Amino acid sequence: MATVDSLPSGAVTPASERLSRPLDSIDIPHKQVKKICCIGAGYVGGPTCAVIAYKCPHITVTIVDLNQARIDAWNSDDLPIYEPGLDEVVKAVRGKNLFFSTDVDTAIKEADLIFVSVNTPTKKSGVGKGFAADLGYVESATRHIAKVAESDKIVVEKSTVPCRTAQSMRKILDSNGKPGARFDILSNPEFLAEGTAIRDLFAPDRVLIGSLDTVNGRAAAASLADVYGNWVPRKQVITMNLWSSELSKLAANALLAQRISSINALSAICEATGADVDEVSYAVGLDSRIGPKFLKASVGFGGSCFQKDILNLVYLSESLHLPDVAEYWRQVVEMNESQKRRFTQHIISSLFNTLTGKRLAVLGFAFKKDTGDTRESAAITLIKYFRQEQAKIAIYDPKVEESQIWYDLAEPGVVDDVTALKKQVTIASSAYEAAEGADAVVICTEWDEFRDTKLDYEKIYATMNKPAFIFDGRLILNQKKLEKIGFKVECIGRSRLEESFE
Ligand SMILES: NC(=O)c1ccc[n+]([C@@H]2O[C@H](COP(=O)([O-])OP(=O)(O)OC[C@H]3O[C@@H](n4cnc5c(N)ncnc54)[C@H](O)[C@@H]3O)[C@@H](O)[C@H]2O)c1
Ligand SMILES: O=c1ccn([C@@H]2O[C@H](COP(=O)(O)OP(=O)(O)O[C@H]3O[C@H](CO)[C@@H](O)[C@H](O)[C@H]3O)[C@@H](O)[C@H]2O)c(=O)[nH]1
Repeated sequence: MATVDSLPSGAVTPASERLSRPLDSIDIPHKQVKKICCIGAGYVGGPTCAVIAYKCPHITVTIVDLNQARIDAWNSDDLPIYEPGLDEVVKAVRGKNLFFSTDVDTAIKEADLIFVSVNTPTKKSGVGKGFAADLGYVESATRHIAKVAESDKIVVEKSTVPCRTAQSMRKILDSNGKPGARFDILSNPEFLAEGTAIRDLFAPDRVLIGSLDTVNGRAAAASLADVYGNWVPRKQVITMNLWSSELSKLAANALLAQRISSINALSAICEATGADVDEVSYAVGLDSRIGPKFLKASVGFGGSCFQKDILNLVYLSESLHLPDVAEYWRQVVEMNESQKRRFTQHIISSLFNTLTGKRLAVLGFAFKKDTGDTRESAAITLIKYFRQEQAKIAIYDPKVEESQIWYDLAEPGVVDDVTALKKQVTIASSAYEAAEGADAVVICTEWDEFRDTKLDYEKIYATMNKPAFIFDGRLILNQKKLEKIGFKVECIGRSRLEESFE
């Protein structure tokens, strides 16, 4: 009789054994990296290479950027990005083996290994507009390397790029490089999430290195694997072919975003039926095949990556004449937009079908907690909708700069839009100030300080118009506790239907 142990399980062969490139393929003679240059001092280049410098005191790391203000900020006490733990890492090694500079030429010339960590935004015009990645910055950084490099370099794609970008980089380097300088290209996508970047970089789930399966390609991969080997266990450094590595990055983001859109789609069903989306997430997440992460319903995912990378995948699928595949992934983004519209509609109907002249306190402007980054933040879209309904909006976010909020809300190219904006929108210096005289509080970002254990909601209630509404777009509040104070509380994925049968 078959015992449980003898029954076939889902995963037959360990993943590492199924890889076409065994892990020991990087155990071949290779160069030790002594100097690293990182082109692009942004959200990825800055933290990633600061951590490399911190973990590898024997390697000199220079992070370069064309943006003088950004480099000045990296060299100051007020770093250009907010990320828990980043200050400590940078201050421990800056000036020792970590340098920030605008002297791109010297950093390229001196480095053995160069990370290309520049932005790859969605194209705003031309072929593929609104979908394809704009590879202009990658190309310009690659041409810069070709122009100034005088010796062999390992060039590493750190930016998120469409599949086969390494091939274009190779062509540019080979046709423009100086004689005697050989280039090996690697793909090494970054999986850090903002707000937890330092934690993610200190203990990554995996490090992916894609290379050509040639002696030089494998040797270059081994050199980079050694860098990570200073703190990442060897079995978590995965090597594979270049194209798999490039596509894995887009695939990971698409699958993560798909989970959020799936739970958000279910949140709409919950609201209509009396089911509670947090309970549903918990129940399904206990299935070990599904797992509990990335199942938090919300007002919609934001951030610079998810939408951009899925649209990139949509474009790639269309270019490969796979319209059904393109449509499948497009729906993940469409569901995200629909969630924001649905949330707004719910606010309008709860506030007696008009927002005209009403004051809404928007708590949170960043796309998630623990970051000052606002790129594709759901708050931006919601505020746009509230403005169309003629509401007055007071915004409070603990980390986003005021100038960034005006920048994000102003219509690009519309002269004096900020003046019009300022008639409708104010920026508050605390949640209490934002809520004063408001008809509703709208939670857009899940900052811990907005929780009912941190904010004094009785004080907030006392200063608001009645009935005082709270719309929890992040499911961070204790609904019953706030209802006891007197609030009308509306949460994503939770209906006001009675629990009992009728
Ligand atoms: N932000 C994230 O959390 C994250 C995570 C993983 C991957 N990524 C990917 O990493 C890449 C970089 O993202 P980011 O958020 O750091 O972007 P970013 O806009 O914050 O930083 C990019 C930097 O590159 C600089 N730059 C552009 N062209 C240059 C050139 N030719 N020479 C020197 N500097 C140049 C820009 O001035 C800018 O400071 C993107 O492809 C992104 O998709 C981002
Ligand atoms: O259950 C969840 C999890 C996240 N979010 C939202 O999804 C967005 C993205 O969050 P997160 O993925 O944590 O942050 P990012 O910094 O955008 O990181 C993603 O994008 C990066 C850039 O490519 C990748 O490197 C990371 O692995 C990937 O998680 C944010 O608006 C979150 O509030 C939810 O709504 N529900």
